[in-house]
Amino acid sequence: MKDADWLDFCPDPSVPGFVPPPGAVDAHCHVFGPGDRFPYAPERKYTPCDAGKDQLFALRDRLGFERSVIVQATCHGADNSALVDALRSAEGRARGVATVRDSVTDAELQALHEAGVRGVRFNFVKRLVDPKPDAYYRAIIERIAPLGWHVVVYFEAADLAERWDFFTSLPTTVVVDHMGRPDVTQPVDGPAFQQFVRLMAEHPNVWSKVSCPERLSRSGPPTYDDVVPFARHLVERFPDRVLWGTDWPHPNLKSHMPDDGALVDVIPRIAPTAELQRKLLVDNPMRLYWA
Ligand SMILES: O=C(O)/C=C(\C=C(/O)C(=O)O)C(=O)O
Repeated sequence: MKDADWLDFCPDPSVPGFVPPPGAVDAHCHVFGPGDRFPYAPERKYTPCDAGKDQLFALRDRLGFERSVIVQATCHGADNSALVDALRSAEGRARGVATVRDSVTDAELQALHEAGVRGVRFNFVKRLVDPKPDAYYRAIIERIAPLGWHVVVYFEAADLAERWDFFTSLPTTVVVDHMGRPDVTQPVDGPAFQQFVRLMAEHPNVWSKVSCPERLSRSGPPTYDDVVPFARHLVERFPDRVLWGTDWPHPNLKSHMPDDGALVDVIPRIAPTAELQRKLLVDNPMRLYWA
């Protein structure tokens, strides 16, 4: 049973005005359940609505995307079975980012790799996951190194300073979810966001998803004007190290549920040229997930 205050994903997203380039990748989305086939994790901190692979793939087609990167969400913990089922149904058009524990076996990692997993996710958002010591994550990084996987990290902007040494010590590509969740009431050239920009400027292995305006905006839908300058700054400064995703089915939103078509229409405002759009939506995700 989903949480009482859960907002379901938009049932009838608009067809976006912006047409993504051929081969475009939704590089951050999830599958939830269905719970009767893929039970939610006992340690979860929320219970979502079901949001299965068929609905994800139908949205992909409606929005004009070719491929998906499906990211394990915390409601499924380290049970990646719903993710793997979706990958196996996608006919090569989906790759995955899994959640594993430090006890994961080599056989389990190999099976995930064969299904299409190419990275692991470390979620440092305290309302989602209880914190663990750095050694826990370093043990996992050692295990995935032979597979050539990368690391996706999700954290609150306030935690960047505390985690800086850990993030900058990682030997893999490190992809930061949602720009490190900047406070968009502060200026782009203010100290807080410039600390995140410095992370990318000083560490060429660090990438960022320029997604989730709906999570960060104070000005709100449908255009999320206050988030655009932050995303555009990263796209123009680091055009070869940015990714974009819908974040469907948009877990834990409380203020509103975005129209996914409107999210796609934000893309040309954060990536204002065809070249930047191609890098963001095709070249970068293909290099990271389908090389
Ligand atoms: O889906 C997102 O990227 C954002 C959220 C949830 C998760 O990442 C998750 O449960 O794994 C959130 O901010 O609540």
